[in-house]
Amino acid sequence: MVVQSLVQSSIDAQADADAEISSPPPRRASSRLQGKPRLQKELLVRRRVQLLDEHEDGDREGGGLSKRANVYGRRRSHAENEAQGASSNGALEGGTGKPSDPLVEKSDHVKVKETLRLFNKHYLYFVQEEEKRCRKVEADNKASASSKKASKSSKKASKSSKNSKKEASSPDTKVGKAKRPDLKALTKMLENKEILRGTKRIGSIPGIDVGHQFYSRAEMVAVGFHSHWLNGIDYMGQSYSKGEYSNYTFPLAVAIVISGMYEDDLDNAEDVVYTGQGGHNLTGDKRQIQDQVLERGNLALKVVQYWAEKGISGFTVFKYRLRRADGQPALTTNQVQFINGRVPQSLSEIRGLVCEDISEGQEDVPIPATNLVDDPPVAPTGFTYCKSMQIAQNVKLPTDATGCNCKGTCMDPKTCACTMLNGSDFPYVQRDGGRLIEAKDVVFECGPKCGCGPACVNRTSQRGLKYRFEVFRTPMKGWAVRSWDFIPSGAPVCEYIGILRRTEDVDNASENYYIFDIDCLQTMKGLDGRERRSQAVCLPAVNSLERPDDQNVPDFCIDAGSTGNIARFINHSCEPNLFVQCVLSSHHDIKLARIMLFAADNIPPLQELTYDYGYALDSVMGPDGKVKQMFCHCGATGCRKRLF
Ligand SMILES: C[S@@+](CC[C@H](N)C(=O)[O-])C[C@H]1O[C@@H](n2cnc3c(N)ncnc32)[C@H](O)[C@@H]1O
Repeated sequence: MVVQSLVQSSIDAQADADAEISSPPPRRASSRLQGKPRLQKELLVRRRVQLLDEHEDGDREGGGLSKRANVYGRRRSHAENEAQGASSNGALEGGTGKPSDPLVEKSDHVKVKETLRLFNKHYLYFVQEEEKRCRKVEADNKASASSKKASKSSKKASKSSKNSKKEASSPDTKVGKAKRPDLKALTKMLENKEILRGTKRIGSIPGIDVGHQFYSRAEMVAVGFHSHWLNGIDYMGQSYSKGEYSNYTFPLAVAIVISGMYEDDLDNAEDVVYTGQGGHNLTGDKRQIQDQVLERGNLALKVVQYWAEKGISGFTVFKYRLRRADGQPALTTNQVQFINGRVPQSLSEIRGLVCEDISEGQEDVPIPATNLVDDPPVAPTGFTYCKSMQIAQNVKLPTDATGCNCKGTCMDPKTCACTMLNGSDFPYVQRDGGRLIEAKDVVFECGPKCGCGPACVNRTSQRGLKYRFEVFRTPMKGWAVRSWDFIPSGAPVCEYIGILRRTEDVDNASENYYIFDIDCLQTMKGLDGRERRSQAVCLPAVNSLERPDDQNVPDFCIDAGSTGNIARFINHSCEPNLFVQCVLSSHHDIKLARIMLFAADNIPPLQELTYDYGYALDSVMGPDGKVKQMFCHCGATGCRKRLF
């Protein structure tokens, strides 16, 4: 369900170029410009580590800089951004990537975002619980069916069959019985006091703008927009201290939901005719089955006009005419249209089309490119699209891992060898074609030597692109990527594809904006100030691969400069909607892990897809040895103003 909220503030797309930011010594970053010899970089890295040690000593002595005032500038790992996993340790500061600091007030937008991510994380855990329960019921039913056959000839078998049958039909194990993970997630958040705004208020909610799209009622409850997961009208008691009503408390609406459930609603965006609450068939066909009564929420609306009438199904319904207050920002009509499924039906409907499919048929879903910025409009050029990784001649891939012995699809986390490496459970849920529950140091997927097939849930990131992507031209950032489809949080978006190279081979290359360092090991070890993720994975290969003098510098990178896939067009944002996840599938060498981008949020159609490039400020040097700067045009409220 999608809800279009009532107010939206405009986004300031321009970064302030004059921002004064302290300058740490240069070093490499994940997705970075080249131009500095490796040796020089390593020396700088060591110096920086030395400085950090001195800094920490200073802290311990009580006379040093506080963590917040770290003048050396933390190197933000691309992998540490505001992904679900990160928020579990108290969440990250608004877009800065620093650990949460009680002294720094987070922006309202960041609080909303973090709360929604937390909700989605809880939600996916409960989805997993529910999926397990269903699998168990299925297995029990199968066992019951086969024992029923056998029971004809054995009394003992018959007894056991009865028992399993009893279990399968008990209320808790019935497949059909709904156990709503969204409501469980809400209960969990209530218990943990994680609901964002528990008290009702009249007026707009800070951090929620016009155009904000919720994907469930439960999400609205989580951020305190609406306090009930079922009722359309949320209201509070308002009492008057003076006058003839001084002894009364009146219901006053604080939020309403137009969800398309009421057959008598009329939503023209600017002018809404809203049907009161009550009397419709919640569990069946959702039609009106009873007269509505003028009570509770139906008494609470402050409206332009209201009246009672016989609705489509012949029952009395109350109607309320609501009009948008003057001075509000325009509704984002395009998004509403796409939500309603009015995506282009043919190529001729795509405005500014400059290329029908940049993948030239390689991807299952074509990727059109549009350009409404340049005159004359040009198409993206200067690269060759490639959907699978190319390996440089001097890079040798490790041998395939042994894998698991499961058949068909891996079902039991206690017996699947790959899943055991992920800690105690599958990293993914089956729902929506596979969603990652939370960001991890590394995800172990099934690989070529495993007994399972392509439909296995533990191969979620290996299935290629599944959304309808568009590459589009922006005025300030070159090309960018968006999806015409809704992308649920935790869904795999794409892999970063290019040429797998040794980093030393690209160090002296001319400027290349498309290089991605494979720095999973550095992130896992929390090196250089990186946030650490959920540690519940086992990584036998790490220790043997470590070289203590060089541990900050990734050995391999993916160069998508001349050859790459859609990921090369995804821009940076200081408040991104994707996160980077290292994945190991065919082998278990973390230094050569696959780099996957996953949805950090529920992403509405047409929202630009972005991830945090993870540069430390002043970490990039030009060929002249001078620190290079690039201004950020991500437009996020908490924009750091510079990419590097
Ligand atoms: C990996 S490419 C992304 C695709 C690129 N926009 C293009 O046209 O091919 C990285 C480059 O995009 C631009 N870019 C990405 N994010 C940006 C941002 N937030 N602000 C400004 N430029 C950005 C910078 O030029 C950066 O070096």
